[in-house]
Amino acid sequence: MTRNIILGSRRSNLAMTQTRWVIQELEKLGLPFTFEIKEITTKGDQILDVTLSKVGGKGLFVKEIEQAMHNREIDMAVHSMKDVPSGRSEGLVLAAVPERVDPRDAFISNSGKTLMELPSGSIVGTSSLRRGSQVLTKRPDLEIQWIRGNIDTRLRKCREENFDAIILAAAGLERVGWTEDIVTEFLDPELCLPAVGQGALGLECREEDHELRELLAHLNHEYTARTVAAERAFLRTVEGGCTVPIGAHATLDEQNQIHLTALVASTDGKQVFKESIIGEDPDHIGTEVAERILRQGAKEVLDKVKEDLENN
Ligand SMILES: NCc1[nH]cc(CCC(=O)O)c1CC(=O)O
Repeated sequence: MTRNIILGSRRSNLAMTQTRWVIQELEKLGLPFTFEIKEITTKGDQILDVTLSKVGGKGLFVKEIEQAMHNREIDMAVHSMKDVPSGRSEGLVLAAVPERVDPRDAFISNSGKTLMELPSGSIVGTSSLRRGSQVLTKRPDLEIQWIRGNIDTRLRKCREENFDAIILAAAGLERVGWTEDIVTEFLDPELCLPAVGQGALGLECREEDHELRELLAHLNHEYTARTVAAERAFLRTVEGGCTVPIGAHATLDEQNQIHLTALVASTDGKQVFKESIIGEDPDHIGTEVAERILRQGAKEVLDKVKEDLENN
């Protein structure tokens, strides 16, 4: 018996490309499954004209898709890990985290100048508080302007509107096949710490669907799963969501030790709380680094950002 698996996907080029990639990898296994994509429109796709963090709530891109899984309209979904809230959804599981691609942010300027070379007063477009904050820490003389839309739209706006540069996730560009042509500079994590889970995918399905979980487990990448788990434990503990400047990045060394660096900052980039930690257990080090950062004074900054968002 061949089972047909229905994957829910947002309509964007990136979401469809990621979903098709997963289907391709699953087909390579040569097991008795067929695959079908069902398009789903999410709130994050409909609201294009305001700062993402303002329309807010967690998991703007994920909620409708999870509902469709509960309703059995679809069997599974391919998420960008960085869009998946750090608290888990009842009845659903992240069955696999495939190998991460480039986690860095990509800086694209019209003049070809790097972030540190841009003339004073230049306008940098981003929809991310995390990117804006970290740019301002290094270059308080630049101006951040909000830019929204999917990758294609943002690239077009950068050329046609009043932006000197924009910052996008390298992973998104890589997946749609454009990285080489357009990136001015890949921002080192030292300069701009990526979002939690950036560059990684998460394959989600119903908890009770053991057959599908077993299939998806073939695509799990242990290195990625462990490092992303540490980043997400940090995020869960600071209760960040996507509404505050928060970043984290983890790697594994040869001894299988996780190296995690995490950051909380103020929106203007003037206050930065950053810590690194090394350890074995992802949950433990993620929680520990979060507690250290909160003790440093990040708690006040987080509360302030949340308060500002509510008043605006
Ligand atoms: N917030 C939107 C989003 N979610 C995932 C990616 C692509 C990169 C990834 O998989 O981490 C992007 C675009 C971007 O941030 O430029």
